[in-house]
Amino acid sequence: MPVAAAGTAWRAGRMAERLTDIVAEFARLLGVQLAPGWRDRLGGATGSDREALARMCGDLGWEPPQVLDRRPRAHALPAIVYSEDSGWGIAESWEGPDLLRIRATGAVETRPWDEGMRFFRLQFPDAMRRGHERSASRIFRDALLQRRGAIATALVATAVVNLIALATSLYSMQVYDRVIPRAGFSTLWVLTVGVLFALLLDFLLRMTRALLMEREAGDIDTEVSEFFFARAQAVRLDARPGGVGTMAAQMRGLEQVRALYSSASLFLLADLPFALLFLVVIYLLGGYVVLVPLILFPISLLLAFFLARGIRTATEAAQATGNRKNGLLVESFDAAETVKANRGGWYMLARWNGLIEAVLASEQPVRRWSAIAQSVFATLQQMAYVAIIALGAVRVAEGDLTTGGLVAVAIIAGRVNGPLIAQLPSLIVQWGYARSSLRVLDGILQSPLDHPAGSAGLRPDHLKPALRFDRVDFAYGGIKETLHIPALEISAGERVGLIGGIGSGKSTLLRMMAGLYAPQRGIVTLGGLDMGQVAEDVLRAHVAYLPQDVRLVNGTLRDNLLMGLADPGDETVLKIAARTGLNDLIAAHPLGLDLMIAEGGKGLSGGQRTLTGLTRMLLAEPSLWLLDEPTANLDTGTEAAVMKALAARLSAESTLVLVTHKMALLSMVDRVIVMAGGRVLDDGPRDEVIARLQAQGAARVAPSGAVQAPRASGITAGGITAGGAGFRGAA
Ligand SMILES: Nc1ncnc2c1ncn2[C@@H]1O[C@H](COP(=O)(O)OP(=O)(O)OP(=O)(O)O)[C@@H](O)[C@H]1O
Repeated sequence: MPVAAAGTAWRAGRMAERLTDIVAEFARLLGVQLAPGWRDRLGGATGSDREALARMCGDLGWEPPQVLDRRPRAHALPAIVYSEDSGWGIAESWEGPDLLRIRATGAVETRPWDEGMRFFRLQFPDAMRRGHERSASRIFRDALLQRRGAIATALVATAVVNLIALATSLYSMQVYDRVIPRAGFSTLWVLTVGVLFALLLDFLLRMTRALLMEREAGDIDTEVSEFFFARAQAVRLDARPGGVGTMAAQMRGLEQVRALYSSASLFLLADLPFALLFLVVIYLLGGYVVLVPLILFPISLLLAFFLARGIRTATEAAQATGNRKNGLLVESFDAAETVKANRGGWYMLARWNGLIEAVLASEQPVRRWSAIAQSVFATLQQMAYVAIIALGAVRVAEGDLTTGGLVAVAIIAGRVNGPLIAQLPSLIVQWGYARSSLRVLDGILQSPLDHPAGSAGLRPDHLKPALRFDRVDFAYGGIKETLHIPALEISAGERVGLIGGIGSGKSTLLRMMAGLYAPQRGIVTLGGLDMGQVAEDVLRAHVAYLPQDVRLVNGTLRDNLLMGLADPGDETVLKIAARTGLNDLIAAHPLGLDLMIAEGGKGLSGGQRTLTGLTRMLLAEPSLWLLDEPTANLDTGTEAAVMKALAARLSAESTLVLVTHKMALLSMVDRVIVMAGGRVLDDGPRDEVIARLQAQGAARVAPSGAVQAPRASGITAGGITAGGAGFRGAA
């Protein structure tokens, strides 16, 4: 980050124009992720005057900016700053008694504090703010109700459209009754021009209504999908449904709900009250002819009700199998390497075909029901037409109705029956799918979160990196006990190695220490506080976890390195990367830190991914470092460099817990915990534990130089030698 000379960069105009950039940078500094496309919601330019920030927050629907003291205290920074002569910027910190470090897009400068400066803090929106609501339909309903104005406009348009329909039917009546018998062409022209004008209005209203609802539906989409995405991300890892693909497919339910509320057939509901008005008009014109639509109308509604009931279970089954099908699709692409290498294509194809058949089988009843309904409704419609003409003919013959009146009645009756009956089946099917999607989305809402929705979480001033497990039990999916830890304490500043055989529970224990899994029984505390209650951002600022298999996400290497961190500037990133060895990758690529990582984190080798994770961890500088086999993918030279960098970055108070199968890494720790079958088998100073393991009699040095703990008595099949794997390394 270039440091500009005072006053050159932070000038009115250049910086002030870019208030949105400053807000984006402020969010980045605080590690807040703003909703994608938030700038688009601003519409026009925000301006650069003193009220611009408040206006921007208002336009975005954010809380108004909080005005800080004229001379904010050190802990209140960073803050957004405004001054009449210099415009907007970010006051990062105090550099001296009267000197501020101010950042604006792309440059940092030091500048003396003055009386005219105003400091603001932003309350960024929390995508989860609706977390207290427990039903998806309520969330959609509320989003719709927030747009009462637009809905009212659409309803008014609907009313006028319906009245225009009435006008066209009366036009026919006038033509038959007055124009044709008297050859009154001047009347015909007047009527025709009038009705054409009405039809033009009808066209404009329908178009406005459709565009208006489409725009509102788009807004609801952005808002509701942001909420559900944030919510799905916050679901605790151990509470997620089995397949990643299935969960992704469940989120697609949002589209089905959206298809319903933005579909044209929804206007049918708005048309329903007008059906009553039309019945009154039919009665006034045709007397008892009204009996036909009057009888048909409830029959149609009754049929619609039975159709809705008939397809309910079928749509649910179709939805569930459809989700599994999409899940398989995601899985087959994600695991393409394994599938190809093992010639698993046929296996996947067989599963795919099976699921397609299941989807077809479950969709068949829905299709059958809606086909039957459509035919029944079409026949009903035609029968109604015939009945109206027949009854109307009797009335005409009796002299109670004119021919024009009969034509008008037939048109108006068609208006009641036609679109309503023709579109009702498809609306019901759409509703069936939307309802089962809502139920699936309800499932996501009811899944436990990392932190209870709506709770702000504890925000202690200081969080000691000391862990305590008290009578902790954990089982994946609540089925088979995976961990049983009656008591375990790790004090601040300790360096602990976690060893044990394959599947002994080391990674599970480490994830629990990271607060990613919550115990089903017992409590895990960090710095004396229940981990589940510490605010997410506070927890993540203190605890860093490096998984066994580091996955990257689509974005640049820089994005991946700085995800969730305040940007310390490229210089610092490169300095830390030089310590882990990641700089070789950065230097070798023409794009450097802007190297693009493909979707699914593809594009880097396993070792490079680990180095990226390690570099990110060093940049984060947490107080609790949790590493799961951090050097498993590294060569010995890089391993030594990484260990050195790690040791140099660990402060005296920070705690390290290291899962490893390698003896070399144990030189970094003072204490060793041996896991077996989900329990702590041994725990104590490193050398003593290793000596005890060896003293158990059968420890042997494998020809490769690997140290293997014995399959000694007391060590179960799930113990440290399970499957022949102990901890090994260049001891
Ligand atoms: N996501 C999961 N769902 C269900 N069971 C799981 C899951 N992850 C792990 N397990 C099971 O929990 C047990 C402990 O697994 P864990 O990954 O903690 O072992 P580990 O000691 O880290 O093994 P390794 O040395 O192979 O990494 C194993 O029996 C494993 O099969």
